[in-house]
Amino acid sequence: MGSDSQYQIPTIEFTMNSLVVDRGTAEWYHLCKKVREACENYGCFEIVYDKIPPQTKAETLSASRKLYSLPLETKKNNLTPNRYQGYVGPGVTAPLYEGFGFQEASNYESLRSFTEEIWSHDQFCTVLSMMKQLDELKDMIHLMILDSYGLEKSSNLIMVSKTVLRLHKYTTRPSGEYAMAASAHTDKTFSTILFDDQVSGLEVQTKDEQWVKLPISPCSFIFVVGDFLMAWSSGRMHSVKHRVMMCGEKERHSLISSALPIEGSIIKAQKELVDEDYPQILKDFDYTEFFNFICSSEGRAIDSQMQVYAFAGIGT
Ligand SMILES: O=C(O)CCC(=O)C(=O)O
Ligand SMILES: [Fe+2]
Repeated sequence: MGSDSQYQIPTIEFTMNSLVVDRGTAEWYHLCKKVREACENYGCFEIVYDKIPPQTKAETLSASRKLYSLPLETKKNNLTPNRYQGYVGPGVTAPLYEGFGFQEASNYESLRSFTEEIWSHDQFCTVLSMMKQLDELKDMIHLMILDSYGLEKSSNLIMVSKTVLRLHKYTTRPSGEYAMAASAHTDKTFSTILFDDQVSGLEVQTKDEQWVKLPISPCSFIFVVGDFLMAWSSGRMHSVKHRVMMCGEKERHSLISSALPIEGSIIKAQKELVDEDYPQILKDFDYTEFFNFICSSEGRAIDSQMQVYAFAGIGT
């Protein structure tokens, strides 16, 4: 359990006012370096970002609570076979978890039609504004990653992503005991930005395999490196394993904004990032085929962090 209270992931403050003005300045490159080091050494970092006030986060999660307060039958009307779309109810493997997903969240129309009858106009606008701002933040961090490797001109692969928004709710066991609510995994994304309602639950695994709690302050967001950024960077960036553990009485709400490859994308290491220290560890692979693999019974039997190596590892 989260035992190492000394462990701290890096905290990075984004104070610049405008990306257009600031890109290329000394301050920009200083931040790029911090972002790169955090992604390589920890696989995640805390973002302090004053453009999105705590109040907007609280209002977004309040809209989320409204979705969950609907009767189960109504929520179930939004069940879809698609992993990232619609409602996911508590199941045998994850009894404490419920989720709502909005595919192609960057195509805001899908969100509107989905929530039209549930949210007021103001609530819809709050969530929409949150999504847009998190998209901007993600674009900025992805640019920083490119710039940190000196790839400003040569590569824009990680820009080609779609955003999936998920609203999560975790309950606790009636006994209040410490229990798994989301099993340990690495994200099948380029990257993820998330925040919660300050009910703790998120834990990350350190490189020496200790689980540590990751409290998220009202002013912060967490950036998490996914498997595809790890593959893109030829293993330089660390796709960190994480999980959600609940205890006590309070339920927890979180918002997850994930940058996923578009259908048919080929995930490959940038040739500029492959060298003696970071030789090619994965074959180029088709995102959709990988996705099908992790959903298959063969793929599901493999530890989440190892799935990408089992599918595309060189020499496996
Ligand atoms: O809800 C959270 O805090 C984390 C969820 C998560 O890791 C995920 O959806 O990939
Ligand atoms: Fe995750």
